[in-house]
Amino acid sequence: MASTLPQDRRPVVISGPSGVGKGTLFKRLFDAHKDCFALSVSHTTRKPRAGEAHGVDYYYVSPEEFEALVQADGFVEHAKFGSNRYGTSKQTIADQTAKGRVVVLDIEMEGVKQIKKSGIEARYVFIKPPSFEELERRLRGRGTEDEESIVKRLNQAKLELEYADTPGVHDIIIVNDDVEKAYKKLEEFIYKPLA
Ligand SMILES: Nc1ncnc2c1ncn2[C@@H]1O[C@H](COP(=O)(O)OP(=O)(O)OP(=O)(O)O)[C@@H](O)[C@H]1O
Repeated sequence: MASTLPQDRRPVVISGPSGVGKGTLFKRLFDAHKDCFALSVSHTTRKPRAGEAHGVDYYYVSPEEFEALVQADGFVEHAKFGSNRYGTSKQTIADQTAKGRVVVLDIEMEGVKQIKKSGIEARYVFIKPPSFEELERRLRGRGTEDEESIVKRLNQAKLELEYADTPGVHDIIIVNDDVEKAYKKLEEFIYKPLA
């Protein structure tokens, strides 16, 4: 498919359990359609890790700056994980949209609920593993997580999969079995012509 923008310019919210392959799928989308999409960069109060850059991986802010943005209703969604706060700012989405890009949000379940509540226009994609066992295999196979983190992510995955079973939450549920097929479904959904 050519490097054209989809007709439907609403932000695309991609969620699904950790390790299911969200990052793999949206990276393919960005590579296949240069300059059409922008991954929304979140704000966080956590410190940058080696190799991470401000404005690329996250916008790193102080707890005070984060709280000020919350008070100013500057986030479409925000959450706390451990002792750190994370959020997607309205300004970030507006800036990317103004550049003519379709914004892709990689967000976990609580964030999805908040965005849905906010009334913001968006499309919702859920990426599902072929099975729970396969999800665990991928998470372990990626080699980025210690045992505690794997257990935490798998427990969270159960909740995410349950939520995704609620009718009407997502516009499409894509099973990421064969990555090629899953990608085609994602691309087809995003590029579906407006009725
Ligand atoms: N269809 C697939 N079949 C087999 N392996 C896959 C498939 N899709 C992705 N993977 C592999 O599964 C692992 C997890 O994928 P990825 O990092 O994209 O997940 P993620 O959903 O973005 O996770 P997180 O939310 O933790 O960032 C990676 O090692 C990736 O190469």
